Amino acid sequence: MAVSWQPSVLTNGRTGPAKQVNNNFVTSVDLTRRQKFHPVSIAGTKRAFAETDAEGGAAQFSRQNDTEIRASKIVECSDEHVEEVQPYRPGSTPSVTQHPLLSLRHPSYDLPKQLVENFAGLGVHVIYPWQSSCLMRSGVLSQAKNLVYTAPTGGGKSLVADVVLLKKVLQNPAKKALLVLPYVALVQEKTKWLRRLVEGLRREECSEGPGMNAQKSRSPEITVVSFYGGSKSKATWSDCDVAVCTIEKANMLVNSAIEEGTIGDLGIVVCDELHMLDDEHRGYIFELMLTKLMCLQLGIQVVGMSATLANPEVLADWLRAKFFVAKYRPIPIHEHLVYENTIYPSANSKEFLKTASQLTSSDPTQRPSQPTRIIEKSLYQELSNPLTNAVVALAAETAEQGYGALVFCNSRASSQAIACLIAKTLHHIPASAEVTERRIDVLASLQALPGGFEPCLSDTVPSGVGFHHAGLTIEERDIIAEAYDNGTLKVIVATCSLAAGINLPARRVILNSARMGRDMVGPAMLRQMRGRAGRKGKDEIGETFLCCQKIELEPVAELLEAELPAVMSCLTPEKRGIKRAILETISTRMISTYEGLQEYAQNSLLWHTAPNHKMVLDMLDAAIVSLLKDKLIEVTEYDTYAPTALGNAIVASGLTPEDGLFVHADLRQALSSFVMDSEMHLFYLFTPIPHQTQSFATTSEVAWPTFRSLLEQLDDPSLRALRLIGINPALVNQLANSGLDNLPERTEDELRTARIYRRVYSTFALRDICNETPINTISLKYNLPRGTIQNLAQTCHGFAAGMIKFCQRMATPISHCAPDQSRNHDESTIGPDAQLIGAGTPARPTITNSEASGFSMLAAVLEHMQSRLYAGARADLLEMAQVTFVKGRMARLLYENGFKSVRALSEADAKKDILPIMMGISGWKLKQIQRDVNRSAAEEGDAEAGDLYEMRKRKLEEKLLRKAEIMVRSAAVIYEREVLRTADFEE
Ligand SMILES: Nc1ncnc2c1ncn2[C@@H]1O[C@H](COP(=O)(O)OP(=O)(O)OP(=O)(O)O)[C@@H](O)[C@H]1O
Repeated sequence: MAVSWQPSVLTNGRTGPAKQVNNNFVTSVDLTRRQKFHPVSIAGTKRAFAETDAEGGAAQFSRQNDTEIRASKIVECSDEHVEEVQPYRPGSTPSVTQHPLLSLRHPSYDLPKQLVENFAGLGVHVIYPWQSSCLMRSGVLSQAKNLVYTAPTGGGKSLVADVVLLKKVLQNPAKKALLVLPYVALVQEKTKWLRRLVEGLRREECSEGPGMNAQKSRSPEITVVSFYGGSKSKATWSDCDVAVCTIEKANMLVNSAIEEGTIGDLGIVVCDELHMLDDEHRGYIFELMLTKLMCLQLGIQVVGMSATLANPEVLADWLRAKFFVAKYRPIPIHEHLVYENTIYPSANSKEFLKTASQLTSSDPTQRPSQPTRIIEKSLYQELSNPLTNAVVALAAETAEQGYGALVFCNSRASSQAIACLIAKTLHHIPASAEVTERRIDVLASLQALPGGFEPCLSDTVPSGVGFHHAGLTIEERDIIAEAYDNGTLKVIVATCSLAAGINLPARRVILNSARMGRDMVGPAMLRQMRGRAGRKGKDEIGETFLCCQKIELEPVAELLEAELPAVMSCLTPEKRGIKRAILETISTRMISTYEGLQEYAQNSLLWHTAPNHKMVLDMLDAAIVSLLKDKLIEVTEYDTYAPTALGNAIVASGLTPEDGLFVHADLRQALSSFVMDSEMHLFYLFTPIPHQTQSFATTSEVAWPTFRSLLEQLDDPSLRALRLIGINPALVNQLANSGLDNLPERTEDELRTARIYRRVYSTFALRDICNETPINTISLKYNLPRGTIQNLAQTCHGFAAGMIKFCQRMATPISHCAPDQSRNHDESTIGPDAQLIGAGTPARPTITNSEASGFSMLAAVLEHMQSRLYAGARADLLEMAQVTFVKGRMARLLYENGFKSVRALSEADAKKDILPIMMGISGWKLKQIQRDVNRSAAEEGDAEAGDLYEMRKRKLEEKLLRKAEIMVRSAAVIYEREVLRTADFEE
């Protein structure tokens, strides 16, 4: 269904007679004026049966048109079971007069006035008692004592870390801070927050200390920089005071600081979401990084926090930290179980378990606890399933009352379907003129996205509903999240990724079953989702509704009862092993002796959680032997361990040893026979190894018929390149005909072959991205969501940078320092009696000169390709693609319209020259607007459709003009910089 901007003719007796106003255009403003609409608190507010009866109840509604259905009413059961909801009362928090330490101005905190004012400006006037107690734990603020703490979601953990981190940076001007977060969205959000917090703050004067010279040349203001894969920021470690990073970037920064000898500049490392240590894919890098810091013993303060840590004491023991557990949640949450259209209270999981077992029990003496509210059954076909009916009714009720609801679904498809249903039920609810305008803006922003947008959003956004999942592009997700955050949208239906990745609070969190895909979510994820309910500053209470089917009652109850799993090391042999860890420490020259490596192992979480230490030492020995065998490390003439050029390149590029070896084989092959007359070989080298892209081209997602037709369309040189890489078109043809999904992956060789085929499949998509094919077209071609394609492009950015580093390192000869000359941190352990596994192993022949120069050439070629990858454009457009908003297709269109250089663009008139080109690109959007308007005019007999079209067209123009002006300004800046650079060069 397409968007209909005028909120269709009323069908509900409450707001106006159905279809009686034909030919009279009714705007949402008119509706808002007519309607008596008083938002009240939802929970604990009874709605009389009489009201429902007067309107005939849901059962009596008949369908008026396809766009509208009515959400079922939710009615109270009886007076005695009405849930008493105690809203948050600010008075219940102790005052500063009673507890002076609740003010950040208190001398014990010794914080600059400006920082305290900045906190107040962001809504923090008084801190919570637990925050104060945690900060006042001895040594936390003053003597760099490490700290591990937990508090419920929304409990205010970040404030404690912010205070400790900023105090460290402000009072130790030579020191830097690392703040590590697991998701890019969180990194971006936190960077913005910290930048606001440090406004107007200056580092204290200081004349001594390492790194001071570098610091002095910089401004005394605090610089906060974010680092994450795919970020286009050119900032470096030395430019910043606070680096906000993803886990991988943080580990790479620490590695290079150790290697360069600047690790002493690091004063504090804050790790948010510390429970991620448990995550086999990414979390184990947390452990590598923290183990190095523990081992270095340089007094770097480590602060770790999480809402879901079952064993904080173990982690505190490992990190030699104080630990603090807070249970405080400023906004109380009221939890409910919803089953068969009935809402039961479940104040805690025990009560839920009781309710659940009573509901499923065949024992008549087991009477279920009394429900509080009943959701009326629906006669609409779409709402016949009680689970869907409940979810839709609860979400619609929240939105109707003017609050925000977050609905979690188990899949992308179901989140879209549920969003459409909720939108249909909210279709008749008028929004204010201002909100309507804002929703128009949201749609215009979506329509202006170069990567296109999910058309289904046109159906939901006008009713104040959005959806959010990884199939959408980042830009779509950002627009939806922002619109929800500022109240333009009232409901977001999301997959679980939203709970972990973005900080969006809601009055109500509604779980449409507790599954992610087919599996039950884990207890930690469940907490994250439910913890989104009721945020300080936004809501007075929070409510969660876990809606489930009968067959799910028991597993859901078990899930709620389940203890959070203890956070364990991922360095065990069944998970990631210890090989990468050992290679990193040797490659960064942090450790070069066996004793040093043993000490490293003793500083790992693995050591603290392993059932016996001998097992860890055996693992260490096995890892050393394996690294020697793979020629990633070698034994030097001084009987120490040193990295080979390959080991060094692997660590510098952020790869695992296994991926590094895979990539190395490909690169060596490229060096020996590179297919120069096609770009396919280069694109392949830039394509991330399949498991890195996770969702793109995993085994099951290679569509062999598509693969075959892609091969058929290739020119000879490209096909030659692929054959050289290892692709056999006959095998692809065979797989396409057989309908089989997978290549066998039983042996090492089979694994490698399967990886190559999957990687080449992704290469085709990457080639399309670089050749300016619109993301929509690529998405259709591979039958994959646009978000997945975009994710591939982004992963490629990080991977490409890694490949370039890899080649550069392979081109740099490695020298082995004698023990007394090295910058090792373990010098003291090197002695004549030092035990050395693998001693006597012949050293790997050093890399030959011709190989080194080959890698150097490859690095240069890859660097050129990297710019194309960033720009998403062909080589002839690279210059233009430096300009803000000028990427891929836009660069091509400008070029074709005569703007062939940055200079030409800088001299353009945004309105006269650029806007028409942009409107040309947006032609399909105008057509879509016209279609929508025509359709609603036909349906509603709307005489003023022409005005509506003009209004939406004007909006689009305004938006595009703003973009065009930014483009011209950006081109002028780039051109000026270029002129200055040339002038410098000529002088
Ligand atoms: N003392 C305080 N006074 C007022 N608002 C506060 C206070 N402490 C924190 N907040 C606000 O409460 C909200 C939640 O805080 P925060 O993000 O730190 O929670 P959290 O414990 O880190 O939650 P999560 O586990 O979800 O990340 C934020 O908007 C924050 O600004």
